[in-house]
Amino acid sequence: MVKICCIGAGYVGGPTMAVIALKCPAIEVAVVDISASRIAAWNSDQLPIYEAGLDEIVKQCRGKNLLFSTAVEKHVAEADIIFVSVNTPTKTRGLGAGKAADLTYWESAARMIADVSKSNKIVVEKSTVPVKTAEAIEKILTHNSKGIKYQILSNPEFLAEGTAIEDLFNPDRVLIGGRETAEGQKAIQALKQVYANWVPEDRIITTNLWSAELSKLAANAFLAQRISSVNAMSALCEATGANISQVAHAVGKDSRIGPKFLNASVGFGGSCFQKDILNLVYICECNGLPEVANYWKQVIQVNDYQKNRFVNRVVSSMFNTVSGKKIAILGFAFKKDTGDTRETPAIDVCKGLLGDKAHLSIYDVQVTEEQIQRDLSMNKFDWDHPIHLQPASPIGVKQVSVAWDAYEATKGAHGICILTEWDEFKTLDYNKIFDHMHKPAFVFDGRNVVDAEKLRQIGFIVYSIGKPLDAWLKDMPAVT
Ligand SMILES: NC(=O)C1=CN([C@@H]2O[C@H](COP(=O)(O)OP(=O)(O)OC[C@H]3O[C@@H](n4cnc5c(N)ncnc54)[C@H](O)[C@@H]3O)[C@@H](O)[C@H]2O)C=CC1
Ligand SMILES: O=C(O)[C@H]1O[C@H](OP(=O)(O)OP(=O)(O)OC[C@H]2O[C@@H](n3ccc(=O)[nH]c3=O)[C@H](O)[C@@H]2O)[C@H](O)[C@@H](O)[C@@H]1O
Repeated sequence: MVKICCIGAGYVGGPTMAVIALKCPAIEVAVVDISASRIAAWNSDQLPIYEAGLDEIVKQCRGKNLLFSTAVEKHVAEADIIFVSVNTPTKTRGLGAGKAADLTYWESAARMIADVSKSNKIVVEKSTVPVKTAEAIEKILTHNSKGIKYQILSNPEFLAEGTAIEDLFNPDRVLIGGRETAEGQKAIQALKQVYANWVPEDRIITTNLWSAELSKLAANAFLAQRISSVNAMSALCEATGANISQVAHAVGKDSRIGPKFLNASVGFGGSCFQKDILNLVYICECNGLPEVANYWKQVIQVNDYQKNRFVNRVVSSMFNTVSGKKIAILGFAFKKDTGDTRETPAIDVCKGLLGDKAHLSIYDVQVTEEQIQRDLSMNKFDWDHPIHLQPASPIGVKQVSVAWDAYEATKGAHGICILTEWDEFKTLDYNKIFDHMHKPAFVFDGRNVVDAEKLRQIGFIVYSIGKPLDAWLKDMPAVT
Protein backbone atom coordinates (compact mmCIF):
# COMPACT_ATOMS: atom_id res chain seq x y z
CA MET A 1 0.00 0.00 0.00
CA VAL A 2 1.34 3.45 -0.97
CA LYS A 3 1.75 5.69 2.07
CA ILE A 4 1.43 9.46 1.89
CA CYS A 5 2.34 11.84 4.69
CA CYS A 6 1.48 15.54 4.57
CA ILE A 7 3.41 17.92 6.84
CA GLY A 8 1.09 20.83 7.69
CA ALA A 9 -2.59 20.33 8.57
CA GLY A 10 -3.77 23.75 7.45
CA TYR A 11 -6.18 25.18 4.88
CA VAL A 12 -4.32 23.36 2.12
CA GLY A 13 -2.94 20.22 3.79
CA GLY A 14 -6.25 19.25 5.46
CA PRO A 15 -8.68 19.46 2.52
CA THR A 16 -6.23 18.20 -0.17
CA MET A 17 -5.30 15.13 1.84
CA ALA A 18 -8.93 14.43 2.78
CA VAL A 19 -9.81 14.40 -0.93
CA ILE A 20 -6.83 12.16 -1.82
CA ALA A 21 -7.93 9.74 0.92
CA LEU A 22 -11.50 9.76 -0.39
CA LYS A 23 -10.57 9.26 -4.03
CA CYS A 24 -7.75 6.76 -3.42
CA PRO A 25 -8.95 4.11 -0.95
CA ALA A 26 -5.80 2.09 -1.63
CA ILE A 27 -3.56 4.88 -0.30
CA GLU A 28 -2.95 5.50 3.40
CA VAL A 29 -2.81 9.22 4.18
CA ALA A 30 -1.35 10.69 7.37
CA VAL A 31 -1.62 14.44 7.98
CA VAL A 32 0.83 15.66 10.62
CA ASP A 33 1.42 19.02 12.31
CA ILE A 34 3.47 20.53 15.12
CA SER A 35 0.34 22.28 16.40
CA ALA A 36 -1.31 19.89 18.86
CA SER A 37 -4.48 22.00 19.04
CA ARG A 38 -4.91 21.89 15.26
CA ILE A 39 -4.52 18.12 15.17
CA ALA A 40 -6.94 17.73 18.09
CA ALA A 41 -9.48 19.78 16.13
CA TRP A 42 -9.04 17.62 13.01
CA ASN A 43 -9.75 14.60 15.23
CA SER A 44 -12.89 16.19 16.74
CA ASP A 45 -16.37 17.06 15.46
CA GLN A 46 -15.34 20.74 15.17
CA LEU A 47 -12.81 20.79 12.31
CA PRO A 48 -10.33 23.70 12.45
CA ILE A 49 -11.53 25.10 9.13
CA TYR A 50 -14.91 25.36 7.46
CA GLU A 51 -15.28 24.23 3.84
CA ALA A 52 -18.55 22.99 2.34
CA GLY A 53 -18.42 19.18 2.06
CA LEU A 54 -15.22 18.78 4.10
CA ASP A 55 -16.91 17.44 7.27
CA GLU A 56 -18.54 14.58 5.40
CA ILE A 57 -15.30 13.55 3.69
CA VAL A 58 -13.30 13.62 6.91
CA LYS A 59 -16.00 11.63 8.73
CA GLN A 60 -16.04 9.06 5.93
CA CYS A 61 -12.25 8.53 5.74
CA ARG A 62 -10.92 9.29 9.23
CA GLY A 63 -9.91 6.10 10.98
CA LYS A 64 -9.86 4.21 7.67
CA ASN A 65 -7.20 5.53 5.32
CA LEU A 66 -6.95 9.08 6.73
CA LEU A 67 -5.39 10.03 10.04
CA PHE A 68 -4.33 13.25 11.75
CA SER A 69 -1.40 13.10 14.14
CA THR A 70 1.34 15.02 15.92
CA ALA A 71 3.70 12.03 15.50
CA VAL A 72 5.43 13.88 12.69
CA GLU A 73 8.66 11.88 12.55
CA LYS A 74 7.00 8.46 12.69
CA HIS A 75 4.70 9.14 9.74
CA VAL A 76 7.39 10.88 7.71
CA ALA A 77 9.70 7.89 8.20
CA GLU A 78 7.00 5.48 7.01
CA ALA A 79 5.82 7.45 3.95
CA ASP A 80 6.68 6.90 0.28
CA ILE A 81 5.45 10.35 -0.76
CA ILE A 82 5.76 13.36 1.57
CA PHE A 83 3.78 16.52 0.83
CA VAL A 84 5.05 19.64 2.56
CA SER A 85 2.29 22.18 3.09
CA VAL A 86 3.67 24.41 5.82
CA ASN A 87 3.52 28.20 6.16
CA THR A 88 5.68 30.31 3.86
CA PRO A 89 5.11 33.79 5.36
CA THR A 90 6.62 37.07 4.24
CA LYS A 91 9.90 37.78 6.06
CA THR A 92 9.60 40.52 8.65
CA ARG A 93 13.30 40.85 9.49
CA GLY A 94 16.69 40.73 7.82
CA LEU A 95 17.50 40.32 4.16
CA GLY A 96 14.41 40.78 1.99
CA ALA A 97 12.20 41.85 4.93
CA GLY A 98 8.68 42.80 3.81
CA LYS A 99 9.03 40.92 0.52
CA ALA A 100 10.95 37.65 0.49
CA ALA A 101 9.35 34.38 1.59
CA ASP A 102 10.43 33.15 5.00
CA LEU A 103 11.39 29.50 4.46
CA THR A 104 12.10 28.73 8.13
CA TYR A 105 9.25 26.23 8.39
CA TRP A 106 10.09 24.60 5.08
CA GLU A 107 13.74 24.26 6.00
CA SER A 108 13.00 22.71 9.37
CA ALA A 109 10.61 20.23 7.71
CA ALA A 110 13.28 19.31 5.16
CA ARG A 111 15.93 18.83 7.85
CA MET A 112 13.58 16.62 9.83
CA ILE A 113 12.82 14.52 6.72
CA ALA A 114 16.57 14.09 6.18
CA ASP A 115 17.06 13.08 9.82
CA VAL A 116 14.34 10.45 10.11
CA SER A 117 14.17 8.88 6.63
CA LYS A 118 15.33 5.30 6.22
CA SER A 119 13.95 4.65 2.72
CA ASN A 120 13.77 6.52 -0.61
CA LYS A 121 11.22 9.36 -0.70
CA ILE A 122 9.40 11.60 -3.09
CA VAL A 123 9.15 15.04 -1.47
CA VAL A 124 6.40 17.25 -2.87
CA GLU A 125 6.33 21.04 -2.56
CA LYS A 126 2.67 21.80 -1.87
CA SER A 127 3.30 25.16 -0.20
CA THR A 128 3.77 28.14 -2.50
CA VAL A 129 7.51 28.75 -2.63
CA PRO A 130 9.99 30.98 -4.47
CA VAL A 131 11.38 29.70 -7.76
CA LYS A 132 14.45 27.52 -7.15
CA THR A 133 13.35 26.43 -3.67
CA ALA A 134 13.54 22.82 -4.85
CA GLU A 135 17.26 23.29 -5.40
CA ALA A 136 17.77 24.42 -1.79
CA ILE A 137 15.59 21.59 -0.46
CA GLU A 138 17.51 19.08 -2.53
CA LYS A 139 20.76 20.33 -0.97
CA ILE A 140 19.39 19.92 2.55
CA LEU A 141 18.04 16.44 1.84
CA THR A 142 21.07 15.09 0.03
CA HIS A 143 23.75 16.73 2.19
CA ASN A 144 23.89 13.78 4.54
CA SER A 145 21.61 11.33 2.76
CA LYS A 146 23.02 8.07 4.09
CA GLY A 147 22.45 6.53 0.68
CA ILE A 148 18.74 7.44 0.62
CA LYS A 149 17.47 8.84 -2.69
CA TYR A 150 15.12 11.83 -2.77
CA GLN A 151 13.14 13.19 -5.68
CA ILE A 152 11.71 16.69 -5.27
CA LEU A 153 8.50 17.57 -7.09
CA SER A 154 6.64 20.85 -7.27
CA ASN A 155 2.87 20.37 -7.10
CA PRO A 156 1.41 23.79 -6.23
CA GLU A 157 -2.17 24.06 -5.05
CA PHE A 158 -4.72 26.27 -6.86
CA LEU A 159 -7.79 25.80 -4.66
CA ALA A 160 -9.66 28.88 -3.45
CA GLU A 161 -11.11 29.04 0.04
CA GLY A 162 -14.86 28.61 0.25
CA THR A 163 -14.82 26.33 -2.81
CA ALA A 164 -11.89 24.11 -1.77
CA ILE A 165 -13.66 20.77 -2.09
CA GLU A 166 -15.30 21.63 -5.41
CA ASP A 167 -11.90 22.87 -6.72
CA LEU A 168 -10.16 19.70 -5.55
CA PHE A 169 -12.82 17.40 -7.01
CA ASN A 170 -12.79 19.16 -10.34
CA PRO A 171 -9.54 21.10 -10.78
CA ASP A 172 -8.89 23.24 -13.88
CA ARG A 173 -5.47 21.60 -13.85
CA VAL A 174 -3.07 19.70 -11.62
CA LEU A 175 0.49 20.85 -12.13
CA ILE A 176 3.45 18.59 -11.43
CA GLY A 177 7.04 19.75 -11.99
CA GLY A 178 10.08 17.54 -11.62
CA ARG A 179 13.67 17.00 -12.68
CA GLU A 180 14.18 16.17 -16.35
CA THR A 181 16.07 12.98 -15.46
CA ALA A 182 14.82 9.39 -15.65
CA GLU A 183 14.36 9.35 -11.82
CA GLY A 184 12.63 12.73 -11.94
CA GLN A 185 10.21 11.53 -14.63
CA LYS A 186 9.51 8.35 -12.66
CA ALA A 187 8.62 10.42 -9.60
CA ILE A 188 6.32 12.62 -11.71
CA GLN A 189 4.54 9.48 -12.96
CA ALA A 190 4.12 8.17 -9.40
CA LEU A 191 2.38 11.40 -8.31
CA LYS A 192 0.40 11.55 -11.54
CA GLN A 193 -1.01 8.11 -10.77
CA VAL A 194 -2.37 9.40 -7.47
CA TYR A 195 -4.29 12.24 -9.15
CA ALA A 196 -5.33 10.03 -12.08
CA ASN A 197 -7.71 8.30 -9.64
CA TRP A 198 -10.15 11.14 -10.29
CA VAL A 199 -8.58 13.88 -12.47
CA PRO A 200 -8.81 13.42 -16.27
CA GLU A 201 -5.37 12.88 -17.79
CA ASP A 202 -5.52 15.96 -20.03
CA ARG A 203 -5.85 18.14 -16.94
CA ILE A 204 -2.63 16.88 -15.39
CA ILE A 205 0.18 19.08 -16.67
CA THR A 206 3.81 18.09 -16.20
CA THR A 207 6.69 20.57 -16.47
CA ASN A 208 10.19 21.14 -15.19
CA LEU A 209 10.57 22.17 -11.56
CA TRP A 210 11.12 25.87 -12.12
CA SER A 211 8.12 26.25 -14.44
CA ALA A 212 5.85 24.64 -11.86
CA GLU A 213 7.17 26.81 -9.03
CA LEU A 214 6.88 29.98 -11.10
CA SER A 215 3.45 29.11 -12.55
CA LYS A 216 1.92 29.22 -9.08
CA LEU A 217 3.29 32.70 -8.37
CA ALA A 218 2.32 33.81 -11.88
CA ALA A 219 -1.26 32.51 -11.57
CA ASN A 220 -1.84 34.38 -8.30
CA ALA A 221 -0.20 37.51 -9.73
CA PHE A 222 -2.47 37.40 -12.83
CA LEU A 223 -5.59 36.90 -10.69
CA ALA A 224 -4.70 39.74 -8.32
CA GLN A 225 -3.78 41.93 -11.29
CA ARG A 226 -7.31 41.53 -12.67
CA ILE A 227 -8.78 42.77 -9.41
CA SER A 228 -6.39 45.73 -9.23
CA SER A 229 -7.24 46.52 -12.87
CA VAL A 230 -10.97 46.60 -12.20
CA ASN A 231 -10.42 48.50 -8.94
CA ALA A 232 -8.28 51.10 -10.72
CA MET A 233 -11.13 51.48 -13.23
CA SER A 234 -13.60 51.86 -10.35
CA ALA A 235 -11.80 55.06 -9.26
CA LEU A 236 -12.07 56.40 -12.80
CA CYS A 237 -15.76 55.44 -12.92
CA GLU A 238 -16.43 57.50 -9.80
CA ALA A 239 -14.63 60.47 -11.36
CA THR A 240 -16.48 60.28 -14.67
CA GLY A 241 -19.98 58.98 -13.91
CA ALA A 242 -19.39 55.58 -15.52
CA ASN A 243 -20.61 52.49 -13.64
CA ILE A 244 -18.01 49.81 -12.89
CA SER A 245 -20.53 46.94 -13.08
CA GLN A 246 -21.53 48.01 -16.58
CA VAL A 247 -17.90 48.51 -17.63
CA ALA A 248 -16.81 45.13 -16.21
CA HIS A 249 -19.76 43.41 -17.90
CA ALA A 250 -18.96 44.98 -21.25
CA VAL A 251 -15.25 44.23 -20.97
CA GLY A 252 -15.81 40.67 -19.73
CA LYS A 253 -18.06 39.85 -22.70
CA ASP A 254 -14.91 39.72 -24.83
CA SER A 255 -14.20 36.00 -24.87
CA ARG A 256 -10.47 36.73 -24.73
CA ILE A 257 -10.97 38.51 -21.40
CA GLY A 258 -13.88 36.55 -19.88
CA PRO A 259 -16.34 37.55 -17.14
CA LYS A 260 -14.79 36.04 -14.01
CA PHE A 261 -12.85 37.90 -11.32
CA LEU A 262 -13.97 41.35 -12.43
CA ASN A 263 -15.88 42.43 -9.31
CA ALA A 264 -14.69 45.77 -8.02
CA SER A 265 -14.16 45.74 -4.27
CA VAL A 266 -12.62 47.53 -1.33
CA GLY A 267 -9.49 45.52 -2.18
CA PHE A 268 -8.40 41.91 -2.37
CA GLY A 269 -7.39 40.01 0.75
CA GLY A 270 -6.58 36.44 1.67
CA SER A 271 -3.45 34.72 2.79
CA CYS A 272 -1.69 34.50 -0.55
CA PHE A 273 -2.16 37.22 -3.19
CA GLN A 274 -0.12 39.91 -1.44
CA LYS A 275 2.46 37.49 -0.03
CA ASP A 276 3.01 35.76 -3.37
CA ILE A 277 3.29 39.00 -5.37
CA LEU A 278 5.76 40.46 -2.85
CA ASN A 279 7.73 37.26 -3.23
CA LEU A 280 7.58 37.54 -7.03
CA VAL A 281 8.76 41.16 -6.83
CA TYR A 282 11.69 40.10 -4.66
CA ILE A 283 12.68 37.32 -7.06
CA CYS A 284 12.60 39.78 -9.98
CA GLU A 285 14.78 42.23 -8.05
CA CYS A 286 17.25 39.45 -7.14
CA ASN A 287 17.44 38.50 -10.81
CA GLY A 288 18.28 42.07 -11.87
CA LEU A 289 14.84 42.81 -13.34
CA PRO A 290 13.71 46.04 -11.61
CA GLU A 291 11.26 46.98 -14.39
CA VAL A 292 9.46 43.64 -14.04
CA ALA A 293 9.51 43.98 -10.24
CA ASN A 294 7.97 47.47 -10.46
CA TYR A 295 5.28 46.26 -12.82
CA TRP A 296 4.03 43.66 -10.33
CA LYS A 297 4.52 45.97 -7.35
CA GLN A 298 1.83 48.19 -8.86
CA VAL A 299 -0.76 45.46 -8.27
CA ILE A 300 -0.17 45.75 -4.52
CA GLN A 301 0.05 49.54 -4.65
CA VAL A 302 -3.33 49.82 -6.38
CA ASN A 303 -4.78 47.45 -3.77
CA ASP A 304 -3.46 49.64 -0.95
CA TYR A 305 -4.73 52.73 -2.79
CA GLN A 306 -8.20 51.16 -3.01
CA LYS A 307 -8.36 50.52 0.74
CA ASN A 308 -7.09 54.07 1.51
CA ARG A 309 -9.52 55.55 -0.95
CA PHE A 310 -12.39 53.81 0.81
CA VAL A 311 -11.34 55.13 4.24
CA ASN A 312 -10.98 58.63 2.79
CA ARG A 313 -14.46 58.45 1.30
CA VAL A 314 -15.89 57.54 4.70
CA VAL A 315 -14.06 60.27 6.57
CA SER A 316 -14.55 63.06 4.02
CA SER A 317 -18.27 62.27 3.62
CA MET A 318 -18.80 62.49 7.34
CA PHE A 319 -17.67 66.12 7.64
CA ASN A 320 -13.99 65.20 7.52
CA THR A 321 -13.95 63.44 10.87
CA VAL A 322 -15.17 60.20 12.38
CA SER A 323 -13.70 60.98 15.79
CA GLY A 324 -16.02 59.62 18.47
CA LYS A 325 -18.58 58.47 15.89
CA LYS A 326 -19.91 54.93 15.88
CA ILE A 327 -19.24 53.18 12.58
CA ALA A 328 -20.77 49.76 11.99
CA ILE A 329 -18.55 47.33 10.10
CA LEU A 330 -20.55 44.64 8.35
CA GLY A 331 -18.26 41.78 7.35
CA PHE A 332 -14.71 41.14 8.45
CA ALA A 333 -13.72 37.93 6.58
CA PHE A 334 -11.64 38.41 3.43
CA LYS A 335 -14.53 37.07 1.34
CA LYS A 336 -17.93 35.48 1.96
CA ASP A 337 -18.46 31.86 3.02
CA THR A 338 -15.27 31.68 5.05
CA GLY A 339 -14.24 32.67 8.56
CA ASP A 340 -10.71 33.37 7.34
CA THR A 341 -9.44 36.88 8.02
CA ARG A 342 -5.87 36.59 6.78
CA GLU A 343 -4.94 39.91 5.07
CA THR A 344 -8.62 40.84 4.91
CA PRO A 345 -9.08 44.42 3.63
CA ALA A 346 -11.26 44.95 6.72
CA ILE A 347 -8.11 45.08 8.87
CA ASP A 348 -6.67 48.05 6.97
CA VAL A 349 -10.02 49.84 6.70
CA CYS A 350 -10.70 49.39 10.43
CA LYS A 351 -7.19 50.54 11.33
CA GLY A 352 -7.64 53.57 9.07
CA LEU A 353 -10.91 54.52 10.78
CA LEU A 354 -9.46 53.86 14.23
CA GLY A 355 -6.59 56.17 13.26
CA ASP A 356 -9.25 58.89 12.90
CA LYS A 357 -10.62 57.91 16.36
CA ALA A 358 -13.82 56.20 15.20
CA HIS A 359 -15.66 53.74 17.46
CA LEU A 360 -16.24 50.52 15.59
CA SER A 361 -18.99 47.99 16.08
CA ILE A 362 -18.11 44.95 14.00
CA TYR A 363 -20.35 42.11 12.88
CA ASP A 364 -19.33 39.13 10.76
CA VAL A 365 -21.31 35.96 10.08
CA GLN A 366 -18.36 33.64 10.84
CA VAL A 367 -15.48 35.50 12.47
CA THR A 368 -15.17 35.37 16.26
CA GLU A 369 -14.57 38.36 18.55
CA GLU A 370 -11.23 36.92 19.64
CA GLN A 371 -10.06 36.68 16.04
CA ILE A 372 -11.12 40.27 15.27
CA GLN A 373 -9.28 41.60 18.32
CA ARG A 374 -6.19 39.55 17.43
CA ASP A 375 -6.22 40.86 13.87
CA LEU A 376 -6.57 44.48 14.89
CA SER A 377 -3.74 44.31 17.40
CA MET A 378 -1.28 42.13 15.46
CA ASN A 379 1.61 43.46 13.37
CA LYS A 380 1.62 43.00 9.60
CA PHE A 381 2.56 39.45 8.52
CA ASP A 382 2.61 38.09 12.12
CA TRP A 383 -0.54 36.09 11.43
CA ASP A 384 1.19 33.78 8.96
CA HIS A 385 3.02 31.62 11.47
CA PRO A 386 1.91 28.41 13.20
CA ILE A 387 -0.72 29.38 15.75
CA HIS A 388 1.34 28.43 18.82
CA LEU A 389 4.18 30.71 17.64
CA GLN A 390 2.00 33.80 17.21
CA PRO A 391 2.07 36.61 19.84
CA ALA A 392 0.03 35.44 22.86
CA SER A 393 -3.19 37.02 24.18
CA PRO A 394 -3.26 40.35 22.38
CA ILE A 395 -4.71 43.32 24.24
CA GLY A 396 -8.14 44.16 22.87
CA VAL A 397 -8.53 47.45 21.01
CA LYS A 398 -10.64 49.73 23.24
CA GLN A 399 -12.61 51.50 20.50
CA VAL A 400 -13.76 48.20 19.02
CA SER A 401 -16.78 46.15 20.02
CA VAL A 402 -18.11 43.05 18.32
CA ALA A 403 -21.85 42.62 17.79
CA TRP A 404 -23.85 39.40 17.40
CA ASP A 405 -25.96 40.67 14.51
CA ALA A 406 -26.15 43.46 11.94
CA TYR A 407 -29.01 45.24 13.75
CA GLU A 408 -27.07 45.42 17.01
CA ALA A 409 -23.95 46.61 15.18
CA THR A 410 -25.79 49.42 13.39
CA LYS A 411 -27.89 50.67 16.33
CA GLY A 412 -26.91 54.28 17.11
CA ALA A 413 -24.29 54.31 14.32
CA HIS A 414 -23.50 57.29 12.10
CA GLY A 415 -22.35 55.14 9.20
CA ILE A 416 -22.15 51.56 7.93
CA CYS A 417 -19.22 50.06 6.01
CA ILE A 418 -19.92 46.82 4.16
CA LEU A 419 -16.59 45.04 3.81
CA THR A 420 -17.54 41.40 3.02
CA GLU A 421 -20.16 40.34 0.49
CA TRP A 422 -22.14 38.04 2.84
CA ASP A 423 -25.53 37.24 1.25
CA GLU A 424 -27.45 38.28 4.37
CA PHE A 425 -26.37 41.92 3.91
CA LYS A 426 -28.49 42.06 0.74
CA THR A 427 -31.71 41.26 2.57
CA LEU A 428 -31.40 43.17 5.84
CA ASP A 429 -34.33 45.35 6.87
CA TYR A 430 -32.67 48.66 6.00
CA ASN A 431 -35.79 50.63 7.00
CA LYS A 432 -35.41 49.34 10.53
CA ILE A 433 -31.67 49.99 10.48
CA PHE A 434 -32.22 53.58 9.25
CA ASP A 435 -34.68 54.28 12.06
CA HIS A 436 -32.08 53.37 14.68
CA MET A 437 -29.16 55.36 13.23
CA HIS A 438 -27.96 58.95 13.65
CA LYS A 439 -28.84 61.25 10.76
CA PRO A 440 -27.58 61.83 8.19
CA ALA A 441 -27.12 58.07 7.95
CA PHE A 442 -24.41 56.77 5.61
CA VAL A 443 -23.80 53.44 3.88
CA PHE A 444 -20.38 52.79 2.32
CA ASP A 445 -20.68 49.63 0.26
CA GLY A 446 -17.22 48.17 -0.37
CA ARG A 447 -18.61 45.12 -2.16
CA ASN A 448 -21.53 46.47 -4.17
CA VAL A 449 -24.04 44.22 -2.44
CA VAL A 450 -26.86 46.64 -1.59
CA ASP A 451 -29.39 48.23 -3.91
CA ALA A 452 -28.15 51.82 -3.60
CA GLU A 453 -31.29 53.37 -5.13
CA LYS A 454 -33.60 51.62 -2.64
CA LEU A 455 -31.41 52.75 0.23
CA ARG A 456 -31.43 56.34 -1.05
CA GLN A 457 -35.22 56.22 -1.11
CA ILE A 458 -35.16 55.24 2.56
CA GLY A 459 -32.99 58.30 3.26
CA PHE A 460 -29.45 56.91 3.37
CA ILE A 461 -26.50 58.65 1.75
CA VAL A 462 -24.88 55.82 -0.17
CA TYR A 463 -21.38 55.32 -1.55
CA SER A 464 -20.89 52.24 -3.75
CA ILE A 465 -17.45 51.37 -5.15
CA GLY A 466 -17.14 52.49 -8.78
CA LYS A 467 -20.74 53.68 -9.10
CA PRO A 468 -22.01 57.16 -10.03
CA LEU A 469 -21.63 59.29 -6.92
CA ASP A 470 -24.38 60.37 -4.56
CA ALA A 471 -24.88 64.17 -4.83
CA TRP A 472 -23.54 64.42 -1.27
CA LEU A 473 -20.14 63.07 -2.28
CA LYS A 474 -19.70 64.78 -5.61
CA ASP A 475 -17.46 67.63 -4.56
CA MET A 476 -15.51 65.74 -1.95
CA PRO A 477 -11.94 64.65 -2.62
CA ALA A 478 -11.52 60.92 -3.38
CA VAL A 479 -8.03 60.92 -1.91
CA THR A 480 -6.75 63.36 0.68
N1 LIG B 1 -4.81 28.99 1.99
C1 LIG B 1 -4.94 28.76 0.70
O1 LIG B 1 -6.04 28.88 0.16
C2 LIG B 1 -3.78 28.35 -0.14
C3 LIG B 1 -2.48 28.30 0.38
N2 LIG B 1 -1.43 27.90 -0.40
C4 LIG B 1 -0.07 27.79 0.16
O2 LIG B 1 -0.01 26.62 0.98
C5 LIG B 1 0.88 26.82 2.09
C6 LIG B 1 0.15 26.51 3.38
O3 LIG B 1 -0.92 27.43 3.48
P1 LIG B 1 -2.11 27.19 4.48
O4 LIG B 1 -2.51 25.76 4.49
O5 LIG B 1 -3.11 28.23 4.20
O6 LIG B 1 -1.36 27.53 5.88
P2 LIG B 1 -1.83 27.17 7.35
O7 LIG B 1 -1.21 28.15 8.25
O8 LIG B 1 -3.31 26.98 7.39
O9 LIG B 1 -1.19 25.72 7.60
C7 LIG B 1 0.17 25.45 7.70
C8 LIG B 1 0.38 24.43 8.81
O10 LIG B 1 1.75 24.00 8.83
C9 LIG B 1 2.11 23.70 10.18
N3 LIG B 1 3.56 23.66 10.29
C10 LIG B 1 4.46 24.68 10.10
N4 LIG B 1 5.71 24.21 10.23
C11 LIG B 1 5.62 22.88 10.47
C12 LIG B 1 6.59 21.85 10.67
N5 LIG B 1 7.90 22.11 10.63
N6 LIG B 1 6.14 20.58 10.91
C13 LIG B 1 4.82 20.32 10.96
N7 LIG B 1 3.86 21.24 10.76
C14 LIG B 1 4.26 22.52 10.52
C15 LIG B 1 1.44 24.82 10.97
O11 LIG B 1 1.30 24.50 12.34
C16 LIG B 1 0.10 24.96 10.23
O12 LIG B 1 -0.93 24.20 10.84
C17 LIG B 1 1.39 28.25 1.96
O13 LIG B 1 2.63 28.22 1.28
C18 LIG B 1 0.35 28.92 1.08
O14 LIG B 1 0.92 29.96 0.32
C19 LIG B 1 -1.61 27.52 -1.69
C20 LIG B 1 -2.88 27.54 -2.26
C21 LIG B 1 -4.06 27.94 -1.52
O1 LIG C 1 -2.85 30.63 -3.51
C1 LIG C 1 -3.89 30.82 -2.91
O2 LIG C 1 -3.97 31.00 -1.70
C2 LIG C 1 -5.20 30.90 -3.63
O3 LIG C 1 -5.51 32.32 -3.75
C3 LIG C 1 -6.77 32.61 -4.34
O4 LIG C 1 -7.83 32.04 -3.58
P1 LIG C 1 -8.44 32.76 -2.28
O5 LIG C 1 -7.47 33.74 -1.74
O6 LIG C 1 -8.92 31.67 -1.40
O7 LIG C 1 -9.75 33.55 -2.76
P2 LIG C 1 -10.20 34.34 -4.07
O8 LIG C 1 -11.55 33.90 -4.41
O9 LIG C 1 -9.18 34.29 -5.12
O10 LIG C 1 -10.33 35.83 -3.53
C4 LIG C 1 -9.19 36.58 -3.14
C5 LIG C 1 -9.60 38.01 -2.80
O11 LIG C 1 -9.96 38.72 -3.98
C6 LIG C 1 -11.23 39.34 -3.83
N1 LIG C 1 -11.91 39.40 -5.13
C7 LIG C 1 -12.06 38.29 -5.88
C8 LIG C 1 -12.67 38.35 -7.12
C9 LIG C 1 -13.13 39.58 -7.61
O12 LIG C 1 -13.68 39.70 -8.72
N2 LIG C 1 -12.96 40.68 -6.83
C10 LIG C 1 -12.35 40.64 -5.60
O13 LIG C 1 -12.21 41.67 -4.95
C11 LIG C 1 -11.95 38.47 -2.82
O14 LIG C 1 -13.01 39.15 -2.19
C12 LIG C 1 -10.81 38.12 -1.87
O15 LIG C 1 -10.61 39.16 -0.94
C13 LIG C 1 -6.82 31.99 -5.74
O16 LIG C 1 -8.12 32.21 -6.29
C14 LIG C 1 -6.52 30.49 -5.68
O17 LIG C 1 -6.48 29.96 -7.01
C15 LIG C 1 -5.17 30.28 -5.01
O18 LIG C 1 -4.89 28.89 -4.87
